[in-house]
Amino acid sequence: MDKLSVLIASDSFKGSVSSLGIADLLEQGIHRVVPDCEVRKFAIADGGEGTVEAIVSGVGGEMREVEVSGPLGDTVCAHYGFIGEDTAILEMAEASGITLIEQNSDNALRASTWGVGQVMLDAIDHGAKRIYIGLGGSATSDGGAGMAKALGIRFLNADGEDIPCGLVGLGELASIDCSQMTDKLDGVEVVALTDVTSPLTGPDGAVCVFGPQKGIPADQTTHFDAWMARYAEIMNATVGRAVDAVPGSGAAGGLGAALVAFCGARIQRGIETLLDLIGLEDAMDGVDLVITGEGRMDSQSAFGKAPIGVAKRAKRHGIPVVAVVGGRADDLGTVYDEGIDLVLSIATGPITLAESIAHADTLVPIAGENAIRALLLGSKLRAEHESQEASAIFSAA
Ligand SMILES: Nc1ncnc2c1ncn2[C@@H]1O[C@H](COP(=O)(O)OP(=O)(O)OP(=O)(O)O)[C@@H](O)[C@H]1O
Ligand SMILES: O=C(O)[C@H](O)CO
Repeated sequence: MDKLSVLIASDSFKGSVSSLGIADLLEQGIHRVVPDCEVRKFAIADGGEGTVEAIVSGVGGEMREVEVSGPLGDTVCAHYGFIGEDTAILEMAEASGITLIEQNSDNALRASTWGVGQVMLDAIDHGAKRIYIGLGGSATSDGGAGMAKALGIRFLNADGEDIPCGLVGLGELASIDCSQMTDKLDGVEVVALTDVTSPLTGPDGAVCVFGPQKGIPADQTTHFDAWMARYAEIMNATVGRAVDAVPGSGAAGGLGAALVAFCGARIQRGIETLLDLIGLEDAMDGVDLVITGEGRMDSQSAFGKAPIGVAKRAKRHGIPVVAVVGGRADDLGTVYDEGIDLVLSIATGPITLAESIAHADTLVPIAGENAIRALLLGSKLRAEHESQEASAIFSAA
């Protein structure tokens, strides 16, 4: 048999192991079973945390860092990348991410995307003519107003005064003044890479669906969604377009909407664009097995999340796909329908989430062993089946 080749492209296990960390651990397990197996490892992400690292490590590029305003106004150091001379890769979570502040209702209402605008300006000052910006994993629900403020746009109350930062300010918004917007964005293409297709407002929108994870009390989401709806109405009227209805406008607390409205951004599915940029499909040439994964897989995973994006591309090449996951729902029918052949949970026995996270270094390699054993088992069964067919043909002749 030719040397086996496995491609690993797993999303991170959020709060536990990074995307490349999972790939390294799976590789250890694979080599315990097949020491000379060729392993091709890729970092992936869906637009949220890890997007810059995945693209810059996959394509080759340079990292930069810049000090900007964090979600609550204190200074944070945001990392972003350049691939080529004029293409910057940003991740909004670097400036305004959920991991940067404590989740409570006060913080959720005050958190602003101002720092995201500052990172964009820094990228332009360093030559960016195209900006890919990953949206997801945000602490914010300001509809991207903070980002727009950093670009010079003014958000005013009925008395013509600037409103406060954060969702809290949108409650008193009366008008938006774009007359002093910087001209630095002229001729700059902005592409927003979203982790969700949510609209800006309503029961499926930024506040109702993602507000509670940021600290907005679940029983107050409808109240604050009405503020976002008001913002949407004024924003639409200002730019002459129904921005709030664009799929993905609700990503990253509504930053998607502001990028479309004020920066002319195109919204694309993060995982699909990332896989195109890193050329994952080309790397699948000659591969016997693709391993993907995520922290927890459920029926929602079928709706365009990272492992499904990987699986769909593997299927175009007829390659079997195993997903290694920290936890899973019982019913994964939709996931199997989308191209994943086998889901392996890393748990080896009754275990709490905390134990699973603490022992990921041991458990993930075991799942790697199991994945490669599943491939070997499949090959063995196929060989036996083929030899039975051959002997049936032989005896019939
Ligand atoms: N080592 C681990 N063992 C078991 N479960 C884990 C482990 N690490 C993470 N998880 C589970 O995965 C969940 C996070 O899911 P996941 O990594 O798929 O991210 P997500 O929040 O769904 O974001 P995304 O939309 O990017 O997939 C955690 O809340 C936890 O339940
Ligand atoms: O940041 C958020 O609000 C979620 O990740 C959806 O984009």
